[in-house]
Amino acid sequence: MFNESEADEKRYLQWLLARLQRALNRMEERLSAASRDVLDAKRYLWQNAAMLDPAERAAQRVEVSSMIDIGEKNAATRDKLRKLAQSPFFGRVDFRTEDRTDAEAYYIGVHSFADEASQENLIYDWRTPVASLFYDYGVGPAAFSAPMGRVEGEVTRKRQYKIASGEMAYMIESAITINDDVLQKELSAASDEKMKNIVATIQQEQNAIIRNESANELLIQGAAGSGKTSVALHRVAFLLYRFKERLSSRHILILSPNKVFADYISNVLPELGEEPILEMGMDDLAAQALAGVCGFQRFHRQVAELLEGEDDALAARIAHKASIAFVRELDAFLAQAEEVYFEAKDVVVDGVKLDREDLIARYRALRSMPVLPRLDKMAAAIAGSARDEEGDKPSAATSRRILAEVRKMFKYRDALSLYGEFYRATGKPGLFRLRSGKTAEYADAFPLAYVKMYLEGAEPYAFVKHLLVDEMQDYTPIQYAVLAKLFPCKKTILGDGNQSVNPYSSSSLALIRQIFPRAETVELFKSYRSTLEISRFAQRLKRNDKLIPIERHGDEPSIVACVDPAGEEATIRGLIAAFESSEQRSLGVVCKTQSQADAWHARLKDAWPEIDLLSFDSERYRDGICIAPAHLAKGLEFDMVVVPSADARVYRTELDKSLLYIACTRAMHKLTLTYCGELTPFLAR
Ligand SMILES: Nc1ncnc2c1ncn2[C@@H]1O[C@H](COP(=O)(O)OP(=O)(O)OP(=O)(O)O)[C@@H](O)[C@H]1O
Repeated sequence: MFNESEADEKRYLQWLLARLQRALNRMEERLSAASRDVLDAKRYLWQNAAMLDPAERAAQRVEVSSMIDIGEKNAATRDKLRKLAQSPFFGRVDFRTEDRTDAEAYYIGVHSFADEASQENLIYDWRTPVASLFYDYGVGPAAFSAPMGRVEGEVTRKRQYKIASGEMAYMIESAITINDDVLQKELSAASDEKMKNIVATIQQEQNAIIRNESANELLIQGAAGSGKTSVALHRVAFLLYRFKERLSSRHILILSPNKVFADYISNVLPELGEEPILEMGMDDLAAQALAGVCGFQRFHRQVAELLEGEDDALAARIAHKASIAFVRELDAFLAQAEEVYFEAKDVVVDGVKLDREDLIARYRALRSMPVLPRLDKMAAAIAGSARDEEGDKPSAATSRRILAEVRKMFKYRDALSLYGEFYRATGKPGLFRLRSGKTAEYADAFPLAYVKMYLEGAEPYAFVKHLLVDEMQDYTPIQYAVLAKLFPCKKTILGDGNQSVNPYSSSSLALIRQIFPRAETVELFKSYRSTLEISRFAQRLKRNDKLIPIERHGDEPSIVACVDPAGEEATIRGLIAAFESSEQRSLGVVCKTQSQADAWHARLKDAWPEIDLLSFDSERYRDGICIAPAHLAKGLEFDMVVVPSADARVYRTELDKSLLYIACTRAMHKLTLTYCGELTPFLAR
């Protein structure tokens, strides 16, 4: 058997490392030769510019730019080789096809590597078809899908390795899919500043999502810490590999909840050897869609208003606009608006007769067009075919006047006034309010964008071939209706109904399924982030009977009763000091609101000036000590979490409960809650 013992494996590792080093040296040489060539070519161009004719200069420039392209590709290969030289592989699967008597060993790594001389594949990229055996099967009958069809056979051996800095830390023989010991080791490590890749321990159910090629829309509902975001990013890496001829990172967009989250996840794809993908927030999208219509309140302001005020009317306005029924009502209104607000008239413009019946016929014939461009097209057609008594076409001024007359025949020329009419016509004028400075409430931003698209037409983001939507529960049906128009591409949509930051407008998987009836849906029940004790504790806040916490143990979360605010501050200072003398790398002080986070920051920053206070304007996530409101901590994780003010005054509504759940589920290893007065009823036994 090939590389039978651990000693054989270690020898093989050294042999492989030597090959990698050789390839790396060659690549470095090639790169420095190429950079010399580029410099020489540029110098030549510069020194001989006067003597070269334009065609020669252009040819020389093309040559330089193609040399640079090749250089960039080689630099990317060098980076991959450098990574492999640290850790060439993490898995091995021996597979015997049905027609063979002996098995072949496949070593699985973050990238593929072939011996330059023999072209023999020594390491297989985790995304290759054969590597799926490693994630999907234990020892026994197995199969994988290859470009030439399904390959049946038997896995005869499986091994997992931890190799760091070229040294094999351990090797585990495992008969099952991914050995729990390896997963445990990965999960008990202290957090990193950025989200890390999970290629060595992808679970079977996660692999199925990553490698799903069939879904046009894939909806992933998963408990807190079930790996949704990690899986979605690995899925992107897989799709980029699988469809490399037609898909590049420039074609993929992620709609992320905020910039801190975008920064936190930004390393995963580069770690997997791919370029970062484009990122955008829903607010950015709304700003683009509403350009020229009106300003609008940002999402985090809506969250703050709901948390800090007791405005039932605001809650009612938000709730009304968060249902499927609202989208249907708006659709029905817009469908009839087309007829109701179009009033064709007989008019004569500078001698050109516009005939009512003819206008109606033209208007209806162009039904597939949005209303405003339709009117413009009608006017252009009328002006184009009109002739005066001398047989001359109308002048430009007359054409403009015809256009103005035709445009007047539709009563509403802008989204804001037509949207206002929607509320008047449906008898609910109180549900739409503009704030001062012509600013729409956040709940109106996407309905307004929808109405604008109805009037003017949508301009889809044609370059996007795959859209990733994280935190799907925070978006309403009307937002999805806008997304469907702007992104007619494949989509991966993920989230957790239990982690809503706005109970008046949160969307469950069932609701989103109604918007994308043909979507494939998957649910993830296993939670990897937190210890069993923390996961169980969080279940007191949001019960999920299907949740399977990972069997990883740690301290029981503690709830510390403090006599007064000064006592609570002293407790938190003690927890921070304990964190500093521990092995842990990140501590999150997660508060309910931004103003509480600001207040704690003000109280602690003298002693710990390096504390990072997260606000909606923050752009970066750093490890160390971080104070954040729960809605910004969503998606992040910390080795230790402290939740201050867990009292009955602060955490009392359903929304507060969601935020407390989010706060607690950010903890990987240790969780402490502090309070004065009466404990929140959500945690009282
Ligand atoms: N197969 C796996 N192997 C190792 N670690 C994993 C695996 N799956 C998930 N994790 C780890 O679990 C943690 C949670 O993952 P992730 O943030 O992707 O989950 P999530 O479902 O998006 O969480 P949330 O919704 O609570 O923000 C991360 O530290 C991630 O690295």
